[in-house]
Amino acid sequence: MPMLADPSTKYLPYLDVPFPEGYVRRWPNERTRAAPIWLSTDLRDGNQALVNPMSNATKLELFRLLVKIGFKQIEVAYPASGDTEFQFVRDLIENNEVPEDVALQIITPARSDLITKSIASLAGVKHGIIHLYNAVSPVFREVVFRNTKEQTIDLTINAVKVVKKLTEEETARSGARFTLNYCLETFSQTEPEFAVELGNRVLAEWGKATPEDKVYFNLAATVESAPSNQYADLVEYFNNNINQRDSVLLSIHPHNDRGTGVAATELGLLAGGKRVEGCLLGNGERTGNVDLITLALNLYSQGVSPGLDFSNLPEIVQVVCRCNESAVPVRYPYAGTLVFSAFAGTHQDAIKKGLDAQAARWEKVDRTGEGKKYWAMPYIPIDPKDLGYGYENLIRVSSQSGKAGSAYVIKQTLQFDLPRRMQVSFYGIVQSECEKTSKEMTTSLITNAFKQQYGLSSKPLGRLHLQSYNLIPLSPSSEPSSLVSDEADGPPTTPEHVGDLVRFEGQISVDGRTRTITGDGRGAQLALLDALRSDLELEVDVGESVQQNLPGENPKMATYLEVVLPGTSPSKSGAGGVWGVGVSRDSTTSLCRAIISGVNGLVGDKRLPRAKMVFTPRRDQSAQRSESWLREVKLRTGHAVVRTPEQERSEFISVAPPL
Ligand SMILES: CC(=O)SCCNC(=O)CCNC(=O)[C@H](O)C(C)(C)COP(=O)(O)OP(=O)(O)OC[C@H]1O[C@@H](n2cnc3c(N)ncnc32)[C@H](O)[C@@H]1OP(=O)(O)O
Ligand SMILES: CC(C)C(=O)C(=O)O
Repeated sequence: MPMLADPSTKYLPYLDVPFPEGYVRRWPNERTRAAPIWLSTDLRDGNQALVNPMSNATKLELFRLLVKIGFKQIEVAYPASGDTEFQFVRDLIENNEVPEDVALQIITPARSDLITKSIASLAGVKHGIIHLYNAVSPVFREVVFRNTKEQTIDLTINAVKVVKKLTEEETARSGARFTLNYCLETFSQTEPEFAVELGNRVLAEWGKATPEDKVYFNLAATVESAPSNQYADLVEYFNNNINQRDSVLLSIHPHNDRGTGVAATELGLLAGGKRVEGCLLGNGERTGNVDLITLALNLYSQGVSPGLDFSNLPEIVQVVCRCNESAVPVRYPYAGTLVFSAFAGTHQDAIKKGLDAQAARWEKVDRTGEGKKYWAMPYIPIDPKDLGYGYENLIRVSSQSGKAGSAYVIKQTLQFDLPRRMQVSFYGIVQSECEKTSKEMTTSLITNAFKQQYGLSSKPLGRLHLQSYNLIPLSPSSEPSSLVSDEADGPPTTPEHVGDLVRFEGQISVDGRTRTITGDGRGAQLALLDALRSDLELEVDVGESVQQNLPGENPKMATYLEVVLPGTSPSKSGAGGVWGVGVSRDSTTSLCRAIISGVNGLVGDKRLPRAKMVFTPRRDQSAQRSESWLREVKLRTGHAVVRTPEQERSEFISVAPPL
């Protein structure tokens, strides 16, 4: 049968709550400033909804977890359902599983034989809560019980009488304390006036409610069948009209049929509810009971302590899912595996910036003692670390991701804080890989791509590999002395050479063959570029260049720089040059390595048609001075001749100081 063109012929809308004319609702102006009493019904409402209800051993495991989380009221069984459930309650009590401050709740229908059995299960309990229930809405009265309103009240009152008598007897025997939790099952579909009338009759029959020893009324949304604001209205109406208000506590028991169980609960609390009955991860009949984890963490994210500890949420989720033989959808609030992961580029960019900015803000608070370490993070409403997650999955990279995603992964895994334009450049590499495979780029794929691209893997792919080098100061005032660095990363002995005239002499393997290259210039960078130009006919320049201290036990220096073809100006977007990375304990070595890393990228790049690495034996060193060297010499000596390169070389030879 297709869906109806006019569903009003089949479905009735919810009714208005009979507030007096002009009544102004209080709940829209309220705020929840303290946690409610939490009642976990995982072992009852949750259990009765399972394909395979839990064994008592599994229930015990879950009970212990609930205690560990901090629940002080736990509904443990429907003891009248059979010996297994009955025995579970007995075992908890007899084996001293119940901490002093935890109350055991059991549920019973309003039938005297079943009430008797249920209360018997609690013999010896310290604090027992008797959850007495019967459905009271019109359809249940008419169809299930075939009762009038009066008969419904009689059924309820007779049951209350039995509960009162049996609990008083048990109290006389053992000193046990009992609380009545009377559930108006299907409250949310019941005429509000009738619900109040019934509640008042229960209160009168119980006859001993006090502010210290309240009667609980469970206002169950057994089936969620209207918007959350209507549920809040119903709770506020009951709250306004029930007698002995100080001696009554309103308990909220929402289900999630419309997908708004959490909202209904939050509004129900604003309307006067002080207790919430639900299950971890929203297990329960049909679409489930309300999820207590979501509720608790919603409060927490507002700065209100829930009084429940979800510091290790992943482990809790794992235990609950095992016990319930269920799974959590990946997008499930707080507990889903993807809720703290951003794939989309602009989200990643904002999160990465947010983390950096927050680290700076918090560091300032630590340093100055002023302000507070508030959480203010784009897209992430709660700190995943509070719940036992790390930040490693915050950003995951797919074809929908941007530069910040890959950059974040690299920073998290390798500590490299890439300059913005390099992020753009590396993103291009990741993006094309992603589009090739149409799959997520995992952390290991991204880090491997990074190491390969920039020659940081154990077997770097590039054609050039710097094995060792000497930097020889050429300043006339200083004695030539050799500053040596090699791949072994010796102590950082090399001073910063920018500005000083130096000679670079390096052992470099080119396609597996070791070559010696030599070049001169002001500082290591120009000298190395000169050597590449002179001896390998690689004519390149360095564009943007950034160095970063890598903290850790063995602090190192990372250099990120852009190798460009002479005369090209890299665009802001990162296009143009090829980036290289060098790492060393010594900044000059990291610089040299970064140049070679970038050159390797450029050599493999189609944009370098003229680049070829020559393998001819080295020409006469003195005849091979490059233009840059000549320029340096001219600067130093005052010679300012403009000649052809050949002429310049002759000029140079005549003025060059002895090496
Ligand atoms: C909304 C909720 O979650 S309520 C909790 C529901 N949980 C469970 O039912 C789990 C445990 N239940 C059981 O094991 C069984 O239902 C038992 C042992 C309690 C009762 O079993 P049975 O005697 O076979 O009854 P059955 O399960 O068919 O229940 C329906 C009967 O109980 C009556 N009934 C239903 N709810 C109630 C109630 N709260 N109070 C009194 N009677 C009730 C029905 O009107 C019906 O009576 P009828 O047979 O005279 O027409
Ligand atoms: C019996 C009550 C508490 C119930 O489980 C419900 O209404 O969903």
